[in-house]
Amino acid sequence: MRLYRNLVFATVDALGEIFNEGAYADKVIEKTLKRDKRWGARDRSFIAETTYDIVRWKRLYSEIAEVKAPYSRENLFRLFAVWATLRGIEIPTDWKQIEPVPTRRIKGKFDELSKIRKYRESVPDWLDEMGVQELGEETWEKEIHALNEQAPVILRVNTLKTTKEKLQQELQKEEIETEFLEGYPDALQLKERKNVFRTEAFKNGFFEVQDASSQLVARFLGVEPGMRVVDTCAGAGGKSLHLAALMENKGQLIATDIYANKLKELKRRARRAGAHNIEPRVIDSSKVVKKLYGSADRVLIDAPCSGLGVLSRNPDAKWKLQPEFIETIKQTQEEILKQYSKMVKGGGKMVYATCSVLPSENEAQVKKFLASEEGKDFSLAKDQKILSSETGFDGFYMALLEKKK
Ligand SMILES: C[S@@+](CC[C@H](N)C(=O)[O-])C[C@H]1O[C@@H](n2cnc3c(N)ncnc32)[C@H](O)[C@@H]1O
Repeated sequence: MRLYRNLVFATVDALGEIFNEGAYADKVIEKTLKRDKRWGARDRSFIAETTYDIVRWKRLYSEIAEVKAPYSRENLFRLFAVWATLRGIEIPTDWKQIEPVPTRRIKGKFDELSKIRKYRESVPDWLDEMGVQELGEETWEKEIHALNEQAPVILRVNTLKTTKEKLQQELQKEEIETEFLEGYPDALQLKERKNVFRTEAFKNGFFEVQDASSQLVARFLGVEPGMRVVDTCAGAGGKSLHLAALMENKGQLIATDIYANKLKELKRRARRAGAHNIEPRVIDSSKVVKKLYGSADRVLIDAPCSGLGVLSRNPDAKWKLQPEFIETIKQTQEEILKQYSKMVKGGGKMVYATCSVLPSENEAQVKKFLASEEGKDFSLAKDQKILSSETGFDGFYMALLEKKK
């Protein structure tokens, strides 16, 4: 692989913003890619993938390069040199920003540090300890390894507008090859990474990008056309759009969230998808929730969580997450379950889901809810724990709870 100076410099600039200014990797990359209109698809993917890679391996590479935060520009170039060396990529010797690369020392340190999990898998001490405590040594080891793999690109066909077969053909015309995924009725997996957002098929609302595990959640709720459904933590609407498609645009789908800007994005996506039965409502007071008590056939709680199941797509969460945040979010989950479950009518059903692999955010929350006053009329119909190490997709959890008639 030949390295291009301007692409490497852009990558190093992006890393500086992410590591030193606490900026979000996806936002920084989005901004960086706009810097030069002449960059083609390969250039853009070099910047995005290299930045994500170095973010993912930040601890390991910092240890190898013997550098620490805040990272000077020189040190960021050192991290880049580690990335390149471990991939067998040569750095041109006339690049004066990068000092001569000690190839043998880098490889030697890599071998030595790879014996210790927290370095090998590049995670903070607290996270490694929490992972072992929650999942046990063996499962955590496999899970964090899988979560460090680059996530595949999965599409969810929008059945309000097309079919999986037709979408596959449409994408083929735009030189995007896909395959079906057994066990995921609405999914198409890209055979090769490409920017799908520029396709006509996307502009026409024929698909959304949505991980395969996440695509199982809406189906778990067992919605039917004509029902009254509440998606309580709808965000920008990934699952609302899927629910609307499963409801064939018939019935009422109320999508709530505490953030108006997320619901605004949901509206935009719903328009593109041709989803007409979604009614966004901002939760700006407890009245909004109370008004819905006892009224829904189905309620989805896609709860805010640690996001530890989606580290493959969001590696900088390893550095931004704090154990205190996880404790606080667990309290929110408990509270949300108690309050929003009141929206379910007698005989109705509810799904509690997270994109976390920690039992304390998943099974333990459901157990606690069922033992509480608010949960006394509910029973657990089924639950599913999805590990990235077992499926190759995001880590998720979902529980289907039924309310007495
Ligand atoms: C896991 S995300 C939802 C993702 C979304 N359902 C999707 O499929 O794209 C959790 C969402 O819960 C929202 N949230 C956080 N606290 C909340 C609360 N108390 N009530 C409702 N929503 C909340 C967050 O703003 C966030 O959008």
